[in-house]
Amino acid sequence: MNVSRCRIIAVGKVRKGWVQEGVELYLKRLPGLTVVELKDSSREKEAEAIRAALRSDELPVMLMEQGTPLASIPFAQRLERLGNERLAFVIGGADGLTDELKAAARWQLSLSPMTFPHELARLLLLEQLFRAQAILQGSPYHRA
Ligand SMILES: C[S@@+](CC[C@H](N)C(=O)[O-])C[C@H]1O[C@@H](n2cnc3c(N)ncnc32)[C@H](O)[C@@H]1O
Repeated sequence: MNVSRCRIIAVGKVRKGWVQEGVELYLKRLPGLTVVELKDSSREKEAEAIRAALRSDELPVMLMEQGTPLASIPFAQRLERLGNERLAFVIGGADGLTDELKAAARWQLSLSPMTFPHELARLLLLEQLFRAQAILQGSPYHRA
């Protein structure tokens, strides 16, 4: 797993200080990971901006509560299997992703069947990416 080949494309700013603190902590722990923040607007305009931000050489991973949940170890193993593939993890705004974007994704990832605010979804994803890296490196951060 190479985090410098991963990007997070997220709609909306992180406004809550206590979430921002966590986001910054995990970004420091994941050097090379890029976050692209898109302006929030209508869901359709956000979808256009997401499509424009996605690169043709990256696999989009749509974050959605109705997606497939994975425990941390299988998540890490899936990232490892994807090897050098470029990944773009996409987090919707307050109104979520359009059905078209959700349906077009080859990987629909759920963090839980519960719905989180987009800011928390970003923090949870960052923590799981850091945990995945720790699992693959055999670091004691992950205690099953
Ligand atoms: C407030 S949620 C939007 C909820 C909206 N009802 C929907 O159907 O997408 C904002 C964004 O956070 C992400 N998100 C929230 N909860 C999630 C979960 N349990 N698993 C994965 N992503 C989640 C999704 O990308 C979602 O578009």
